[in-house]
Amino acid sequence: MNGLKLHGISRSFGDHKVLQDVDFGVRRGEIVGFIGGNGAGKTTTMRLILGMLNPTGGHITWDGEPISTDNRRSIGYMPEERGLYPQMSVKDQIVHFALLEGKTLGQAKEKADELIATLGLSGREKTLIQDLSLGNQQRVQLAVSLVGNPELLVLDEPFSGLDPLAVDTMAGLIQQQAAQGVGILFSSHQLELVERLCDRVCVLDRGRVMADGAVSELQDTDQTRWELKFDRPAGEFVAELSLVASFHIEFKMSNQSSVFITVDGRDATVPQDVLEIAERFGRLRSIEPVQRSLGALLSQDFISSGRGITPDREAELESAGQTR
Ligand SMILES: Nc1ncnc2c1ncn2[C@@H]1O[C@H](COP(=O)(O)OP(=O)(O)OP(=O)(O)O)[C@@H](O)[C@H]1O
Repeated sequence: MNGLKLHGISRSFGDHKVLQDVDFGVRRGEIVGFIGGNGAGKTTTMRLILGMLNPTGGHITWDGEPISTDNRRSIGYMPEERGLYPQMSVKDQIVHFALLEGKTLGQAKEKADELIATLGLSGREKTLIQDLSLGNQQRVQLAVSLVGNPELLVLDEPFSGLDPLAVDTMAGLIQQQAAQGVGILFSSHQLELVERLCDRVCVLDRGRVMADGAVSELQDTDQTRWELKFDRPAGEFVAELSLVASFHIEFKMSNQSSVFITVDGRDATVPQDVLEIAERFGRLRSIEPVQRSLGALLSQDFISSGRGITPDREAELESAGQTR
């Protein structure tokens, strides 16, 4: 496989097994989303990729060969704990990191000018980092990770704290890099963003890869999900339905008037008894199949493996717009 590949990576700190048998890869030009709860091991994985930590087990390859120090020089990294100097100007900051990459002063200045233009920071060359908005600070942070013309970008929560406009800008910059053949691995807790941007997603759950694949592959399940929308709160409908529902029907209530029902089978229809109750309940506005969002899929996986994202949590995800 071209690009980066982790093979059975494990890492412990003392007795604490933080990563266990982690396998996944990032090809050139591919955007891979790295998701998982707090403490799942995302940052640790990134540090292992960068060579800042050594694995307890397993190995990492680059274009099929064991990863070398030279290969690692072609990885741009945006750490979670941002590493900018508040009292340095934008241009000096980028020049500083370009010098650390081994460029001459002339080359470093040239690179800084190029990145300032590419990342939309023109006019802010002399602004101090501490005087920039968070969105612009993140742009500088991205610029810094790009000074070495990386073949792979490893970005630890590049979207955290950004407003929607800044998120769009950062997303555009990441897509631009991928279009130029740079592989991207980024972690995020914003699932709808991961879904929108990524070619592939790797889901880490307490140090193990729970899912890895294209979003469409993860969505390709043997179940059909329906949304029944009513003109009024559907609490009574859910209560009545729960009396007749057979085990393979699952319902989630969100925003009071929508009920989601999951039925086994790819081309399944809404069961007749559900329709009868809906008719009796009245004011059914629509019945539509819905594609599962990443958020719903993950909560589903958690439910089916008995690890307890509750229907309440699902409702939270739904109302936060993480399901369609
Ligand atoms: N140097 C260390 N020594 C001991 N434990 C560590 C060390 N680094 C990380 N850990 C532990 O490893 C686990 C995974 O941490 P990590 O930062 O990789 O998770 P994460 O998925 O990035 O979490 P978050 O989403 O909160 O950033 C945590 O329990 C953390 O306390």
